[in-house]
Amino acid sequence: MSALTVTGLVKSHGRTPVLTGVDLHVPSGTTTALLGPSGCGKTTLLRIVAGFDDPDAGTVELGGRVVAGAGRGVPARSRGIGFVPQEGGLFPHLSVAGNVAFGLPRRLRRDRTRVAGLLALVGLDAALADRVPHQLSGGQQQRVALARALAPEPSLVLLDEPFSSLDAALREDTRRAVADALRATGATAVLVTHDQAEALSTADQVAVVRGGRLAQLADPRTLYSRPADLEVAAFVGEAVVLDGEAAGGRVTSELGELSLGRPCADGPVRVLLRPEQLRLSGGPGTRARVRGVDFYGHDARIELELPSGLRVSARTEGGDLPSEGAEVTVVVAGPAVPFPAAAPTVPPVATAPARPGVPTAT
Ligand SMILES: Nc1ncnc2c1ncn2[C@@H]1O[C@H](COP(=O)(O)OP(=O)(O)OP(=O)(O)O)[C@@H](O)[C@H]1O
Repeated sequence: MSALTVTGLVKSHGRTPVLTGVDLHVPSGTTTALLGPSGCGKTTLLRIVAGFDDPDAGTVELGGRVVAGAGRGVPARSRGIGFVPQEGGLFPHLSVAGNVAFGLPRRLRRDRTRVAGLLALVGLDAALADRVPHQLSGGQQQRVALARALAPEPSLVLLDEPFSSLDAALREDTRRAVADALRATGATAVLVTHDQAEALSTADQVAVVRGGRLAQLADPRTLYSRPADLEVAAFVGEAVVLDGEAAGGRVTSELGELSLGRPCADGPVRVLLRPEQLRLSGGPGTRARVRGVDFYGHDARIELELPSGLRVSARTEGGDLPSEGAEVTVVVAGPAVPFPAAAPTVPPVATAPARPGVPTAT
């Protein structure tokens, strides 16, 4: 497996600039998620790396070799890249074994053990080997597509929204099987997604694409707890943003005096908290009115109105929930992350159901 390095990549479609200078390094044997809203250029970037499209400027290096840009253009078929498209793209007339074997060198195509090994790698029973794709679930088809992509031991695997056509239950199982298989083979992989939870739970690092370039490239925990700006913060999880006054490493805000997760100059600031940091307490704290309760089973999201009228979210276990209209008190656990007082406000919150252990996207 090889490292991927993209430098200064620029691409327009017609007169519309799509990529305006992307720099990205994917270390060998790791998975990077490209995360961004629809139309931000994720697929365009993936297609240039794959060799299906040429950049207008910049370079793509695979294992230290320039494969695109700087006057070089190694054809897609010679790049040694495995590709898993949105809906598998399996050959409908070939069996599962036939599809997987298609990825193997010709002399190994009749090797049933090799095919069985690849099916096991993606968590599929060898008994499925003789079925044709339409006899498989969507999740099984995606696993076969990955087995086929991994068969020739590619230098890089590209996955373009591979779980987007799956329903929630299949999606989580398939996501985990794919992540395990990529890890087990030491694959270098790039996964395109617009699902924040999927990016955070699958990848070693997440590249947030915005305005044709990377807004931030970081490991999932850093991205969530120390986003580069409030827009990234709101994109990778629900954000509670408060104005405050910093002094001596603490900030005074509507939710009381908070500790700060990183140093900042004294004076006006805007701080970020996550909803799971807001705890409803029966005791002292900031008074708030419950304006909504979304119950998800494993947890719940409580919409609170603070005395100033500001609405914020708290995320709490689904057990003992307050009712709408109730008055509660709120305390904050853990530090707030400071941003400049003039930092743009976060776009309106749209909630999605949380997944266990994974922050909810807004
Ligand atoms: N062949 C093309 N010709 C003209 N415009 C294109 C072409 N392909 C993509 N675009 C435009 O380029 C922009 C980026 O598209 P791209 O498919 O890379 O985005 P994306 O982030 O992958 O979106 P999605 O998440 O919806 O798949 C979009 O505005 C799209 O309409």
